[in-house]
Amino acid sequence: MSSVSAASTALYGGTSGRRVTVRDLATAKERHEKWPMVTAYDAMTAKIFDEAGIPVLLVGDSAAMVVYGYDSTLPVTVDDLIPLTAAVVRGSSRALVVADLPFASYQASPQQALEAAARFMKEAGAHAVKLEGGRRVLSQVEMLVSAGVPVMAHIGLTPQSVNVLGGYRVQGRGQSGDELMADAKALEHAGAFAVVMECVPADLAERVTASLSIPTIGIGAGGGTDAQVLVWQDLMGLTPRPAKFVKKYFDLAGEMGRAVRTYADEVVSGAFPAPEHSYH
Ligand SMILES: Nc1nc(=O)c2c([nH]1)NC[C@@H]1CN(c3ccc(C(=O)N[C@@H](CCC(=O)O)C(=O)O)cc3)CN21
Ligand SMILES: CC(C)C(=O)C(=O)O
Ligand SMILES: [Mg+2]
Repeated sequence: MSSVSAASTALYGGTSGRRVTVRDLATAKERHEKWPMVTAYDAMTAKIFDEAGIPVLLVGDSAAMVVYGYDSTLPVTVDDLIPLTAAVVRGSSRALVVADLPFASYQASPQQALEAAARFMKEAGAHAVKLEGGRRVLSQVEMLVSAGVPVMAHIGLTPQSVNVLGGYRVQGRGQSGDELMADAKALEHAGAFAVVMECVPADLAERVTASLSIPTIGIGAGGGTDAQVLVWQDLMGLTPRPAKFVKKYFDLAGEMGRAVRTYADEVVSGAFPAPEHSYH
């Protein structure tokens, strides 16, 4: 585990070679160990995050926006996401790989949810699935759990409902905080192994975290959750206008722009390729 940074825990960088399991995540909560999750959509970035000790990789339906160039997550399909998920599984060896069930692949019925989850597990090797919604998707969560599929829930800002929510905005302020708390408890009772809370007030996320025995994963939910998740293009500085909850850890867009301009200049000037890049 030499490539893992100093702040290592039993979970973050610590399962000595084998894949992280949902049971490891439950244990981490008991130990009050915080852990990081990032998205991944291809084998090479998955390998980098895996070797850095990230215990959970999410193949998000955010691929619709950051991979496929749509302006919402709605257009992406199971067929679009399966090859990306398979690549992330192939690129990783330690991380638990969670596949996001895309819009309209699970809402219709528990049977539809199991069919979609089964495709991610059989065709891509995903270890768990994530779906959006609270009490309205309980029958789906129960079906998946009874079939042996670990389910990560996702409440608060649920981007697949952007046309009902009226935009990507904070959820759970005031009265609706009680609804969010009730959703979280119902999802835990239905057997979800973790719950993502997106764009909710920090104090609410902290109260939900204290009320649940399963891990909570925050994105724009403050520092009181058990784990955090970010879209990797956001934290690496590839996203043009990231949300307020994003911290930019690198200027990848700037660095890549500089590098490709230098390459282009050297092709034009004849400086590249040099003799050492040529076969003799
Ligand atoms: N690159 C990327 N990162 C994400 O985190 C992400 C996606 N894509 N696609 C799917 C959803 C959409 N998400 C978003 C997108 C935008 C905001 C945003 O700009 N929010 C405003 C607050 C608006 C308000 O509350 O009025 C912000 O300024 O933070 C939030 C979440 C999160 N998810
Ligand atoms: C931002 C995370 C939670 C997500 O659902 C996604 O990347 O699709
Ligand atoms: Mg998603």
